[in-house]
Amino acid sequence: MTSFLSAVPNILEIETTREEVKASSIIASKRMNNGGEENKGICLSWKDLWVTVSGSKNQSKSILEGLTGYAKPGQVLAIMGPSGSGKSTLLDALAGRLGSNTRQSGEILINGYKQALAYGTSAYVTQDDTLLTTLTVKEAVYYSAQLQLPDTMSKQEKKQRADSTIREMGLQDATNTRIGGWGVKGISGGQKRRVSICIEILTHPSLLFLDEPTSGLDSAASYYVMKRIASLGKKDGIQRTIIASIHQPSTEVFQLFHNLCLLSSGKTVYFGPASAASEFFALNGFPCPPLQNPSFT
Ligand SMILES: Nc1ncnc2c1ncn2[C@@H]1O[C@H](COP(=O)(O)OP(=O)(O)OP(=O)(O)O)[C@@H](O)[C@H]1O
Repeated sequence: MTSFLSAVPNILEIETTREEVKASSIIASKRMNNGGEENKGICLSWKDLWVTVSGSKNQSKSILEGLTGYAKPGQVLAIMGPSGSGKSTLLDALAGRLGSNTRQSGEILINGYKQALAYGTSAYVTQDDTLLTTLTVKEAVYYSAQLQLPDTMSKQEKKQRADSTIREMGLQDATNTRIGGWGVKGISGGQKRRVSICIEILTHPSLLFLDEPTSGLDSAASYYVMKRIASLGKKDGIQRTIIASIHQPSTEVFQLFHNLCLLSSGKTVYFGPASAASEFFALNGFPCPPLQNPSFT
């Protein structure tokens, strides 16, 4: 994959998608202005995004180099690329979580405007599960619901939200199982990932960032977790925008993505519909060998 990526420097210009971004931004911003229905969707777009870090001897190094793209409500955007290509950095830049030693330039627009995300509209699921190992699934999600949900909701409503979110993530059979951790066996790795996601989606965020949600999982567990994530795109009348960085997904998982952003050394190699990626690379002289998964080649 690495040799292939290095052989295809920055092939795709994203001009073709700009009109599409503009159109969906207008639709999404109209929805936002319609009686304050902010949950109808967030269209996130970025243009000429650069991220640099200051290293030793005052030398700066570019990690992302002029990236352009978008993520639309109700869709899953997968960020792929080899290790060190800048996937997590792109996710952090879009979520406004870059570290203090980094510098960022370029535009990040929400529904076509430069604006900050309101509290509770976005959530970020990190690569590591930071869960209290002594709690059961139900306790972890209930406590989070009590702490995160607004005071305007009654205790009962918060419990109901926690229960429905547990069901949404397919964790109903593990509600009374201890999360567990080092030395004390508890729920499985895939279930832990789903508990982490469960906690982050309690507030019904319209924009969901996930940093390698399937890391450390086998292919069946990865598919189950990603299928749950993809199903969040359109649920309960909410059009969620989902952006996930992911390593070598299986063919089944790959088919769950609407759009693909493929990075190599901080540059965009491909941005567009995931279903059109194979054809694009074949046209550029890199056909996917028969019976092989395009994300591995
Ligand atoms: N704050 C930072 N300071 C210095 N270098 C950084 C910083 N953040 C990222 N980098 C460097 O930028 C490059 C991209 O890192 P990033 O974590 O975004 O890659 P990635 O594609 O997510 O990798 P992986 O798949 O291994 O998690 C790496 O070479 C990394 O060392």
